[in-house]
Amino acid sequence: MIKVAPSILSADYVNLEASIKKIEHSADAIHIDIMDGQFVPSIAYGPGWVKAIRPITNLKLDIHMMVENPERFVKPLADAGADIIDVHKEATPHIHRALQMIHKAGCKAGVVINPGTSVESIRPVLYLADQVLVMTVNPGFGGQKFIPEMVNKIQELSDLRKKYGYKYDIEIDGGVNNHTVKSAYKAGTDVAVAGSFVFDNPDPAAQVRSIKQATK
Ligand SMILES: O=C(CO)[C@H](O)[C@H](O)COP(=O)(O)O
Repeated sequence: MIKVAPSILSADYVNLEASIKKIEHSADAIHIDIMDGQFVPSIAYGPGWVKAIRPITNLKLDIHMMVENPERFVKPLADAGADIIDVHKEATPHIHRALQMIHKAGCKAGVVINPGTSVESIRPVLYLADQVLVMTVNPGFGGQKFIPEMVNKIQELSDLRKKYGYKYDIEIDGGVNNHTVKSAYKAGTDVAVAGSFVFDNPDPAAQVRSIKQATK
């Protein structure tokens, strides 16, 4: 069964703790999007939020940095209590060093690729990655439509993992619901991030369970 990491980009910001409590017993991690208004047009969250969220839940905190020069935030995020830090291949010319920095800071390291970026381009760093996040929408906003063509990349990553014995989890993010998750899961996805499908519903926990149920 797939693991689910609800994205709090779609949660109730004024009652964030209540939103998190609603999914605490059905989810496997919390996905926190950090946006700088440069790498993507929106602005969201930051290390201060991660620090505030850390003591209110035992769930792992999976931090998706959508920022230019992500190296700047590795240490602040690790100090704030991040478990996994994901950096975009497109956001730095030094993706290898960024992943090394994350490990040095004591966190698991994720590499992220946009829909327009190939798996081939991250081949040299796959041996370092604890997670590969395949964007199934263009990053920056919740509520977009899943791009089915991205399933080929999941399959490619899954094949490479088998062939070379890599240890990374494959995560998807964008447009995930209890239908779109099916083909992605079959191709090898381990973790599904879902924002609007989970939180734009009066029963977020049931929404998380329905994603899991769809992959049983
Ligand atoms: O990184 C993201 C957008 O860039 C998100 O995690 C976003 O919250 C996904 O939302 P949805 O599930 O509604 O597509």
